[in-house]
Amino acid sequence: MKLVVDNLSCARGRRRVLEGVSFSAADGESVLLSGANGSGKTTLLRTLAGFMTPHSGAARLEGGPEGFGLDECCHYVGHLNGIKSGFSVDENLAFLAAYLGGNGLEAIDEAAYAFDLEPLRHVPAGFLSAGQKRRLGLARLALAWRPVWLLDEPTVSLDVASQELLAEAVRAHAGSGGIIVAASHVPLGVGFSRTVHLAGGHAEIEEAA
Ligand SMILES: Nc1ncnc2c1ncn2[C@@H]1O[C@H](COP(=O)(O)OP(=O)(O)OP(=O)(O)O)[C@@H](O)[C@H]1O
Repeated sequence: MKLVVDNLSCARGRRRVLEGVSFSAADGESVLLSGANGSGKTTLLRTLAGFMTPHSGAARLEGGPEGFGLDECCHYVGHLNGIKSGFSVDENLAFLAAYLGGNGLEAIDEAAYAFDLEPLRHVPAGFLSAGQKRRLGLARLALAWRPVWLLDEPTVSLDVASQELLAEAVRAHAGSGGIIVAASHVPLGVGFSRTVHLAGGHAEIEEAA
């Protein structure tokens, strides 16, 4: 399996934000996106997730699940947690599991355990703290298998213990052959295979030593 980003150019409004970005990631590899505020990290992640159409170029998953596009093979965790405030934690997990085609009650229990949501399962999501909301947003990672994880500053609002829960999930995903592309100012528990430095719309690739 290989994620291939091939000469991708993206615009926001009328402005070109990314120009000819290319990199790849094979099974078990993780890629760090780095760059100043506004350099295009979110734009790149959202384009890979299929939320935005590139101006030119393409991204694809070679050797992934047959018949599924890259957008269907991704989990995207962005700045918004994508949770429903009026639903309890359990109801959010059930909704997400149904939406993602998750593996039913067992997956919900596993996701609640993996992101330490057990004591909060009957609490309305609107009552959760920022870090608890983030853990609920991240729980989708454990609800249904997706080969590619796209993580945009996933540790925001997380305390040290919660960062370690995320790191465990990331390590397990990479260890089982998953691919991770992340923008993060905090280590995510894995050694990144390469770093994509974004500046002025262009990408410079730095391979891990
Ligand atoms: N909806 C939009 N319309 C027009 N321009 C936008 C829009 N959203 C983002 N931009 C611009 O696109 C550029 C890239 O933004 P993006 O959010 O991808 O950067 P980023 O590297 O993720 O930044 P940060 O580190 O601050 O999260 C920025 O200059 C931003 O102003």
